[in-house]
Amino acid sequence: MSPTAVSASNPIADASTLKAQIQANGTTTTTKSAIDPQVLARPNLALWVTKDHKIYQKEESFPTCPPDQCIIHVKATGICGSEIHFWKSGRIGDCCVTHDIILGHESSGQVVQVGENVTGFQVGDRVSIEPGVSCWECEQCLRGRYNLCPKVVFSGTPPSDGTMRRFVAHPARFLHKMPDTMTYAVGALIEPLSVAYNAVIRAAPYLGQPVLIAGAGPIGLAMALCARAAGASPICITDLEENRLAQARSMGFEQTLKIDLAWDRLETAKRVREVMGTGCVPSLAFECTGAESSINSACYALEDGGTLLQVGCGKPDITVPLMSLGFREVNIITSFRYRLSWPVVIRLVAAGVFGDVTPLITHTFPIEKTIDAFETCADRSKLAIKVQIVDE
Ligand SMILES: NC(=O)c1ccc[n+]([C@@H]2O[C@H](COP(=O)([O-])OP(=O)(O)OC[C@H]3O[C@@H](n4cnc5c(N)ncnc54)[C@H](O)[C@@H]3O)[C@@H](O)[C@H]2O)c1
Ligand SMILES: OC[C@H](O)C(O)[C@@H](O)CO
Repeated sequence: MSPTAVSASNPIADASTLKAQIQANGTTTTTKSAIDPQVLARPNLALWVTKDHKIYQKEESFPTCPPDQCIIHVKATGICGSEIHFWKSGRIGDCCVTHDIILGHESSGQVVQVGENVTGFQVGDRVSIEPGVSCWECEQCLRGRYNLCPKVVFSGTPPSDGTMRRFVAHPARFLHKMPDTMTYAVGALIEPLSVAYNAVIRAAPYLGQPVLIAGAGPIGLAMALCARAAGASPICITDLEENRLAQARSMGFEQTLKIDLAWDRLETAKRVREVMGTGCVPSLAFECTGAESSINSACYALEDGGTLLQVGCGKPDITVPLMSLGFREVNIITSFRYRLSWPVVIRLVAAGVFGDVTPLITHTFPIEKTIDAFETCADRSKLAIKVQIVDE
């Protein structure tokens, strides 16, 4: 079906049925700019993953709008490595795909309907979606560490459905307006940049601090942009893949090291220090691979008294030289998702503080080609970094 074709199963085929739908949902709407009824009539294509490692696209009905939520026409969504894990392995750690769910948590879009209790949003607003909907009642939420909420409903993470669909309802509290100058593609990068921002806030690099970034995937590269903006210098980036390091260099990170897995951790650590330059030893490492060998190498590359900031996710049990780290007073800090990051990251991106973030996006597919987008993302020979799905 063409993107603009009217679907028989979509109840919103023109402006009058939209009005009827809104009334039926018990919601009100304020019109900032009218949404083209042809757009609302498009099929609500969603990308599903099954517990037996299949992905498929299926049209679902137009969402109803709960009173505290808005309906978003999703205009851009990035594919995250975690989605490839849910597809190929059916799990990340203890989080398992037990039934078919809709994937997606890196999205931006336009408000097309506003719930009756919502203030501060209008139809037509351009928003970036914060995917972790926390309860705001538990101890962690009340303390402000809402990324640790045990009852969080995280888009596209089992058992919750995600944003990889044309139209999705999302709580207004977790929608963030984007400036008119920000494209939807960049609005969908606020999520991975928020992961990096949270890690930078946790580690607090100082001006001129030598930093190692292990892994040049989307998270490692976002990390590099954030660490540089926070003053880290020099920055050495490692990866197994030359194309990812070439991307890092094209973004201005000249000190890169292609890792050979035949090197032991001491050899890798020595080479990291060599690449950083004379007299420069990393005192902070952002580990963005989750690979045991990379974590170990980072531990040995760090100067005594340094800090390992673990961002990458890997096996549930990973061996690190804890006693050796203890004798050297090396700190280990973890960082999980993000909190209170969207407004500031949107502001920093809009102000150009990170430089150009768009080189992170290497491939773009229309929503109808979402399966192709996933296959491209999973196939390392395609040299993708961030693959996005868009719907104009
Ligand atoms: N802490 C969080 O909140 C959070 C949020 C999002 C993602 N993550 C995790 O961050 C990690 C990075 O995400 P991504 O999307 O960039 O993944 P990715 O798989 O695209 O990138 C990881 C990179 O690490 C490289 N790599 C693997 N083993 C290596 C080694 N031994 N030495 C050097 N490089 C090595 C790979 O070649 C790849 O380029 C993943 O583990 C992901 O699960 C964590
Ligand atoms: O950026 C957020 C991460 O991708 C998620 O935590 C994911 O790994 C599982 O939900």
